[in-house]
Amino acid sequence: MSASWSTHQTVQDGSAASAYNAEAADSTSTSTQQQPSGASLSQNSQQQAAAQSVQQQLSQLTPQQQVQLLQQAAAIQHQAALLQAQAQQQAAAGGGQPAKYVPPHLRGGQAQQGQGAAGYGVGAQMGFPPLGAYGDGYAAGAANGQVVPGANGVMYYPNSATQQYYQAGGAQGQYGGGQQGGYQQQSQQMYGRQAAQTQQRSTGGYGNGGSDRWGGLQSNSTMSSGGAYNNRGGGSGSSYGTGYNRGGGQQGGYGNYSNNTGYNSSSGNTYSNNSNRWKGQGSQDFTPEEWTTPTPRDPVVESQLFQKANTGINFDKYEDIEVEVSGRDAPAPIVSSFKECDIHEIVRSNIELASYDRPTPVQKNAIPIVLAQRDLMACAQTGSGKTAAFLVPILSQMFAAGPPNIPQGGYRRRVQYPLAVILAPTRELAIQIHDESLKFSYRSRVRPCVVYGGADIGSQIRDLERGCHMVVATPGRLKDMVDRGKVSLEHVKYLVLDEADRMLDMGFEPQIRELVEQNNMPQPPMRQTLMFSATFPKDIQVLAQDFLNDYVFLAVGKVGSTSENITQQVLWVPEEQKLDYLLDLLSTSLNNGDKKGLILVFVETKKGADILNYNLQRNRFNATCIHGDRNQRDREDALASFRSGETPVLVATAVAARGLDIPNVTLVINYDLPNDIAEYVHRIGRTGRVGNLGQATSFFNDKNKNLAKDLLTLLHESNQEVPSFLDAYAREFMGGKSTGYGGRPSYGRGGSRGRGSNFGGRDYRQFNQGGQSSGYGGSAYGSGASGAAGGGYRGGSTQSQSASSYSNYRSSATNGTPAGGGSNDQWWG
Ligand SMILES: Nc1ncnc2c1ncn2[C@@H]1O[C@H](COP(=O)(O)OP(=O)(O)OP(=O)(O)O)[C@@H](O)[C@H]1O
Repeated sequence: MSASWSTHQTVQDGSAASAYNAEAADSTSTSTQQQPSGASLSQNSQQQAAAQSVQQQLSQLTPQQQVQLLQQAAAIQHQAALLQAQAQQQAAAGGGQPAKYVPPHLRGGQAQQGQGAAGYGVGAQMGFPPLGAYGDGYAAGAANGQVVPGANGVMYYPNSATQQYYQAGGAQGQYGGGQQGGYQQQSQQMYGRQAAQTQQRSTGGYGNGGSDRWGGLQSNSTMSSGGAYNNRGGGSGSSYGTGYNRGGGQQGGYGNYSNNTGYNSSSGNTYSNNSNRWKGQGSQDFTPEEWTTPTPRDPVVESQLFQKANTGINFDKYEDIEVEVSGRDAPAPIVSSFKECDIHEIVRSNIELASYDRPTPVQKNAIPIVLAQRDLMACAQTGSGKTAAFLVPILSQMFAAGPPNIPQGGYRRRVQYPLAVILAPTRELAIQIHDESLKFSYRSRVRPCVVYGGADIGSQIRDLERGCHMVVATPGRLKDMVDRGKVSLEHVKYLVLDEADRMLDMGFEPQIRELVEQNNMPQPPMRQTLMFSATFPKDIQVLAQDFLNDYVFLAVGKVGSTSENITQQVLWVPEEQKLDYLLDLLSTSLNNGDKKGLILVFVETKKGADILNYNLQRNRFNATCIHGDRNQRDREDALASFRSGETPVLVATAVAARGLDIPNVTLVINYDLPNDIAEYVHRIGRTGRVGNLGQATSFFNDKNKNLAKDLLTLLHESNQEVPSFLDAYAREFMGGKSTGYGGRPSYGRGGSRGRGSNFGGRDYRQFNQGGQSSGYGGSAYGSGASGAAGGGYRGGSTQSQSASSYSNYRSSATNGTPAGGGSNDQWWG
């Protein structure tokens, strides 16, 4: 409790910002911020006197006048906050103390969504105030907040010295939260009362935040409520989670004062299921009944979490995609509806809220497999719903199983024991998966967290400490959390590698191995391991064996293939003419009547991205860029402005190639083609998602000839036009042998699926064991078996796998026959 008090005093004497910074820099330093100096006390009494005088003047106004005045004050306050934010940014840019980057979901509000709503906390102090997005209730606390005793939770007054406006809230609360109260009459009483409650409960009053360091820090992640100083803590934290089950106020805050739905709602993505934290830090604080029963609905949170599904005209065509399943006793798929399988009611209602009318093929097949507690290697085309294919069954099982029995107490209370770990190769993808997990865990006690590099680790730790049952992470940052003793992997039941082939390639494999094999993570069969990607090279499949146990292999469509919803075009463009071509292409595409969409331009290098971005801007294109040398804040800003359409052109390196789900990307341009065909597949997969149509245009020249053969095969595979130069390059690459495609211009859409048997079976185990045909034998697809590219990987297909060992089935209409001999060591497996 003393920490709380000292925090407030620090704020009072006008040093909130520095105090905050100190806290942000070192999570153990708050207690050193001690009682106010004599000077600050006298300052304080002067200010209080001033406040009283203002209060008297206010009380002489009519309620209407008061409201008007308060609205004006709020507007000025808002402006002041923005100015302060800009100043902070400039200071950071000017080489001063760099502002810490705090992930959006851990800031005081969900500003990027434009819903900062009431109570945006001092997120600004975190050094990254998203401009223009503060909600109405932005508390002046961002500044050196002097807070005065509040009358009715509705008082602001200007501090001429700082040009900041402060507010009081709370009838009794010296530090009333009440920013909202500030000018929303409707809510002022509510918040005011909260403040009062707080005041009574914890000496620190307001913010509770401070009453316990831990409690105080919540705020960031939840919602600021609190007003003024909060972000650091304060009220916010409190406010928010308070919502449901905060138990005893032990962590500071509002204690049992619930019904703060107003607050809760304002939190954007970090919303209510956080509330479980308030009951205590561990899952065991819930009874099984509490854990499995949906918490109350919150319309505002719902509106923030769930948007209308973005399915396109070809969504129904997913039904025609061939599906291959192999592995012992693979569970049967869902036929048509999510209702067919045993999904927990909390998840089921969230699926409805997400307007997922019916499952996609990967969901139909993967969900029963995961529910049957089998390990899984799943390969399905980009944009076909793989994320929900693992989140839905994992969360469903977590809800059904009830709270885990994890011993906690003493130091262990601060260690988190997630039941599910989801690893992703990029920060932005981790963020996106976390957002999805919030959707499907809405109205539950399960609390997903996300940790990733490039962001302030202190705020991530504090967020974790609020409770974490599922962690979405990039491997390096998770390892860091484990090494710091913040996360233990001892109780992990579900391990997901999203973009698994990337996670297991040379870049990440050592880290993954370390996390999975050297950190007490349960080993199979105690742990269920799931791997998802659109591409699965054979060597990666082999490597994956180390992590999987008796797994089912699922391939929806052809492993590593692209969706036919994406029209692919390969143009021969000499290096020096690329920019001109691009400018033409962009002009045409961006002026394409009402078909305006977002355009993603991929380049190979970070420097190349900066240069191209600069060139586009010079040519008056509204562009931005994302790559690994930009700081995390800039990366996320770039992505946000692209998503919103503010900058409809995004120049990107591979960092944006995988997983990102951005509606309305209508064109992907490979300004520089990648060296690896899998990378190509993922890049172009940013368009043509969930049944929508998309276009991918690639500039090809001499530099790309190593890609020619794989690209040619892929284009044939996806029934795309094949330019004749590509066949020539492919032949050259193959030492003059025929490619098997003969430079034919096209296979025509919807026509025969002619392709070389290069795309024979997929599950490498069958290849190795000469297993039974899975139905993907090359000859099923027409031509090419005789071509040089021929040779399905299912070499010795004559030996059948015993039926009991492999229950292969295909849901496609096409029956394959085993491919001819030959090995396939290609990326598609
Ligand atoms: N059953 C469904 N009905 C409607 N929309 C869905 C369904 N399942 C998923 N979606 C939506 O489809 C989009 C793509 O899903 P997701 O990002 O999971 O694809 P993915 O297969 O993981 O793609 P990638 O390979 O690029 O990572 C998301 O916007 C998601 O909300």
